[in-house]
Amino acid sequence: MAPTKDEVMAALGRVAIPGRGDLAQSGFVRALAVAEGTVRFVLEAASPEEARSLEPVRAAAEVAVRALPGVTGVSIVVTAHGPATRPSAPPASAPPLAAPPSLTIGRHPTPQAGPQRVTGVDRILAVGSGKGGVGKSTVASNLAVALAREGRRVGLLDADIYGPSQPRMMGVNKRPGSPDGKTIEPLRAHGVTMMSIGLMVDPDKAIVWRGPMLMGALQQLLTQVNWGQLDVLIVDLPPGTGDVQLTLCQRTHLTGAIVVSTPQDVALIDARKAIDMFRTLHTPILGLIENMSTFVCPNCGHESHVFGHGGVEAEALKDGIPFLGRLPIDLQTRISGDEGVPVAAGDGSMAEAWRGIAQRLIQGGMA
Ligand SMILES: Nc1ncnc2c1ncn2[C@@H]1O[C@H](COP(=O)(O)OP(=O)(O)OP(=O)(O)O)[C@@H](O)[C@H]1O
Repeated sequence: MAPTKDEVMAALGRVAIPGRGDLAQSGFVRALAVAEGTVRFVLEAASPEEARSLEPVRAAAEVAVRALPGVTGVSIVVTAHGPATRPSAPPASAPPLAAPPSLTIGRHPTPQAGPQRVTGVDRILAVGSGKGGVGKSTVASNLAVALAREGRRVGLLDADIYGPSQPRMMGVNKRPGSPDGKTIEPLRAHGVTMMSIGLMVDPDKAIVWRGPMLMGALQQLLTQVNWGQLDVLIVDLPPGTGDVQLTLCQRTHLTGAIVVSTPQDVALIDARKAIDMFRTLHTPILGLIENMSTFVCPNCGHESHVFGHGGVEAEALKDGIPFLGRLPIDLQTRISGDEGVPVAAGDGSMAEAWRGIAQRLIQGGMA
């Protein structure tokens, strides 16, 4: 099984930085993500010189993380604040830096007075999770489609900059156009207006941007995309509590956040951190969703609680947060997501479950 982020951080705690203690507590580590055995993070240095001096630390960190059980791949990128000059010959082991995408997405943020509204958009709902892989993007796409089927004007912004999955889940792969070279025309799928950073960059290249670039890209996706008139814009956040979440909560008038978790303890621990982050940033938490809560064998009907049972509802009760519903592990949900037609777009019990959650949000005035 892949290691948890805490286990990765513990390994990084064993990597010494001469004169500065260890890597875990150095403050260099940003955007740590573990997905299907691959560990990715950024070492963000204060200057290009410092970034170059971190190369031996990067190499040692790679060895330490690769030694963890369950790790199949490691990607560590060193970036710097300030104008970085590329070394003339990057080390062979260094992953390539992503070229800034065209259409001017990926720039530093422009100053703004305070949290702003997105023109034409009545409500913005962020869908977040503490841990990766718990089904946050699945929830965002199905919720968007279910709300659109209820007659709402819905937008879906895939802000999961490090792992944009909405193009695949919504079945779109066309590059958005920009007739005037300033605004970006979003795409439409299953009744939803959508935009993803994944549509603007080479899908086979990892996006390697440091904090300010991420913030600038998010700001552009909110303000430069021609969203039109929307009742609700759903924002699929990256997992965790990083720069994108901070930027969205602090710079945008959010209606609130929905937090997705599985009932598993390691997921709940991280979900609590996400809840705590939204509270600290004064973003209302509109509800928790328990995903992968149970598995019913299609052959014998036996029900198993693969990731535990009831943990998310208990957490919601304890924290006084609405519990929006639980969704089982469902083969059709996975297949539909992979095929680009969210299960909420079809018929059957899962589409019904999504309809129920969508109606609850509409009745509550949240969508
Ligand atoms: N209820 C479910 N039943 C079956 N498969 C599911 C369910 N929810 C999500 N999945 C599958 O699990 C995988 C991970 O889901 P998803 O990409 O939505 O998670 P995530 O939390 O957004 O991940 P990431 O952290 O990478 O952004 C996908 O293949 C998805 O189809």
